[in-house]
Amino acid sequence: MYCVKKITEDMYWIGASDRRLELFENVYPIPKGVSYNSYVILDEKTVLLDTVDHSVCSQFLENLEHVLDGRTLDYIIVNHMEPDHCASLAEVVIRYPEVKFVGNAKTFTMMKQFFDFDVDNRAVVIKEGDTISTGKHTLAFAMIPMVHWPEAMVTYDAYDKVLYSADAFGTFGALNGNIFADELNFEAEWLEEARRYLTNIVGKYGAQVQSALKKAAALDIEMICPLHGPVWRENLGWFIDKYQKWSTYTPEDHAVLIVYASIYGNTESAVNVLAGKISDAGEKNIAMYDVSKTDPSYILAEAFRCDRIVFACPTYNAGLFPKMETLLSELKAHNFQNRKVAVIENGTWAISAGKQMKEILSSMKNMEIYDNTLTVKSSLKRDQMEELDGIVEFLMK
Ligand SMILES: Cc1cc2nc3c(=O)[nH]c(=O)nc-3n(C[C@H](O)[C@H](O)[C@H](O)COP(=O)(O)O)c2cc1C
Repeated sequence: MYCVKKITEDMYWIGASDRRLELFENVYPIPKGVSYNSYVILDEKTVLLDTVDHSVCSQFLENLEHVLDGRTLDYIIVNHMEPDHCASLAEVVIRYPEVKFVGNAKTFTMMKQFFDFDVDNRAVVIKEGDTISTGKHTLAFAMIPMVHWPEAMVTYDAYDKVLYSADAFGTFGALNGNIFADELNFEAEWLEEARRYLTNIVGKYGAQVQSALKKAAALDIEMICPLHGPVWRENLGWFIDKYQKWSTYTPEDHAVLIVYASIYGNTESAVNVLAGKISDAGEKNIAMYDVSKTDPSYILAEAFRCDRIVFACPTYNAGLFPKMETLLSELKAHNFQNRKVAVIENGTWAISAGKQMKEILSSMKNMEIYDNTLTVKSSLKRDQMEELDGIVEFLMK
């Protein structure tokens, strides 16, 4: 059965959600699922904006057929060539062979790489600032390279004042009936997943997100239609402000994040004592994660949220405990910067974890690193309380 949502007078959401998939991009856990959004404008010409992942293709095709109601499909605007949005293109071409694709030069290079159907005879190649008219709607295109693929672009509909934003302003999470963000308790129930989506998938490209936001600021936008998650028609500024912070590596919260690895529990015990002391010093916002238990994508998103971080790790075969090493290299790969950090190391015979963590942290931009690494020799001792107090003072000042 078709399952669509009317968004404006002549524009429909025809996407679908996947609640079965374990790992998005085969790497990020998505316990709340994910939606693949696709939109149709019914004007003098009919326009499809992006398609969906293969996993929800049959639902999408049923939706498309229902909304077109016997009309043919004139255009497909391909804002993003990543397969979670374009995998269903071939199925659409089979059903609507006369359709024209609208995209930029890079879109079509990629389309030919992914598909074997005839691209050239269907391609309408546009560039920055070009428009197409579909009747009463005029659609304008702006390139947003590396948000988060080189060919990515957005489409602005001046008639409805809608920005079709590709992966920008997307979030993990299946759509459960409500299509608009203002119908949800977004801050309590969705923000964490929106942050995890943006920081992990696009986080490396802060400068490119900033360029995209500058372009968006020049437009009169009343609605944002992303390719994942709910549609925004209220409180756009609040969500755009989150993007400002994430893309400039500015912490969202005055909060302490404690991330630790521990094999036998002694490093964990030391950070528990530290956390209690941080609390005694008046801190109300403390988050703590065991790198062996929590997927790095969650911890990375928390690192983007918090302004102060403690990393604690045992030495492991003369290196770092592997899951801590993974987390730190993920942070580095995501261009993580601008934080206040302290380091706790542990080891039983040749302790080097602190030096190695600091090497990675000091290669990131604008990190204020506490000089005095706390060295735990197998287990924390009473005479080390002052050293812990030193970390607390550094974090709280
Ligand atoms: C596989 C393995 C390799 C280790 N390699 C080192 C090492 O190279 N140098 C060292 O000082 N300790 C090493 N250790 C010991 C731990 O770092 C040490 O016992 C530490 O106190 C463990 O902290 P935890 O109680 O939080 O797990 C190793 C332990 C394991 C299991």
